[in-house]
Amino acid sequence: MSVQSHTKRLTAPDIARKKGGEPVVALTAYHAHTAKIVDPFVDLLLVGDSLGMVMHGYETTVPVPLDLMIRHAQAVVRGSEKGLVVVDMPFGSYEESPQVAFRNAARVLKETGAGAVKLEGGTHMAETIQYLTDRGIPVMAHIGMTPQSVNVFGSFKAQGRRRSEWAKFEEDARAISDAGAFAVVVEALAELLAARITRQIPIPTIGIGASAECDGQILVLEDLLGLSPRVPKFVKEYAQLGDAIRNAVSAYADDVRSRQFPGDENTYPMLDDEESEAQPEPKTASR
Ligand SMILES: Nc1nc(=O)c2c([nH]1)NC[C@@H]1CN(c3ccc(C(=O)N[C@@H](CCC(=O)O)C(=O)O)cc3)CN21
Ligand SMILES: CC(C)C(=O)C(=O)O
Ligand SMILES: [Mg+2]
Repeated sequence: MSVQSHTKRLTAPDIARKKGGEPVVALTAYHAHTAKIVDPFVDLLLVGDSLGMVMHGYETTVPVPLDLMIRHAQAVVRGSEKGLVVVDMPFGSYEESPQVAFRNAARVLKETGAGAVKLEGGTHMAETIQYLTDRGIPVMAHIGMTPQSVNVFGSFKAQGRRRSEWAKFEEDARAISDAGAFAVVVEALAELLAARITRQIPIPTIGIGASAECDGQILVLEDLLGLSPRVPKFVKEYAQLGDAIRNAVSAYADDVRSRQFPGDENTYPMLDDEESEAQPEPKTASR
């Protein structure tokens, strides 16, 4: 257990300063109650667009609307006090132009109180990252396997496992770093490539399926809790909450059916002075 002491919320520059130091600990959070539980242990809470898949049953992150991200981000900000809250810009909300990206990212910061946004893409998003950063919006980049491009990639699969693919990802890392991103998520990249990128850029690399060579790690909370029906190879399940929920709900259903629940301890009796007069109607009484 390592609860971090704190006085105020971490900022994007606080995260940037952790480059090369003790690893940055990050997790996704989609709600107030989980944010509150997670917050003491992490540096950064990501309101990821994976919430579309995890919470809302979409097959990919592509359909997620900006308004849904904002609703969840408001809850996470209310539930947390120490971690930097970063919000994923969903597919379609930033790619068109730096101006559209600014308008939507400004909405996110104004309406949620989050401290930064994250967007997917390398060289082709550098201009937008610079535009937002210059205008007061801290940007976390996201390179490697970028789930919003699943329709281009064809599936969610690891990248950079052949040396011939390295140059493209190294250019992406350099471009987003030069453009002013304060950190970068590096997703599903071969270990050797993640290590090279981490050495080559001056901002923290936050890995997901990108080895222990990164400056920090992030996972989807529900995945590490054992709540996701299928998890990628890079997930370690630290609990089996899916099993715990099944057991609890099954016991509840049995208790209701056998009238074991609610018991006397869950029931309101009449007040003492009324007890003697209290005559319940028989269960079969007709009206
Ligand atoms: N719950 C959850 N956890 C995640 O980590 C996550 C999401 N959702 N949604 C957005 C993206 C999608 N992610 C994924 C999803 C699946 C694989 C996966 O299973 N990959 C396999 C097979 C890929 C293939 O079809 O070839 C692999 O071995 O890489 C990886 C990353 C990571 N992100
Ligand atoms: C997995 C993380 C990096 C993410 O982008 C998400 O949860 O949407
Ligand atoms: Mg995402």
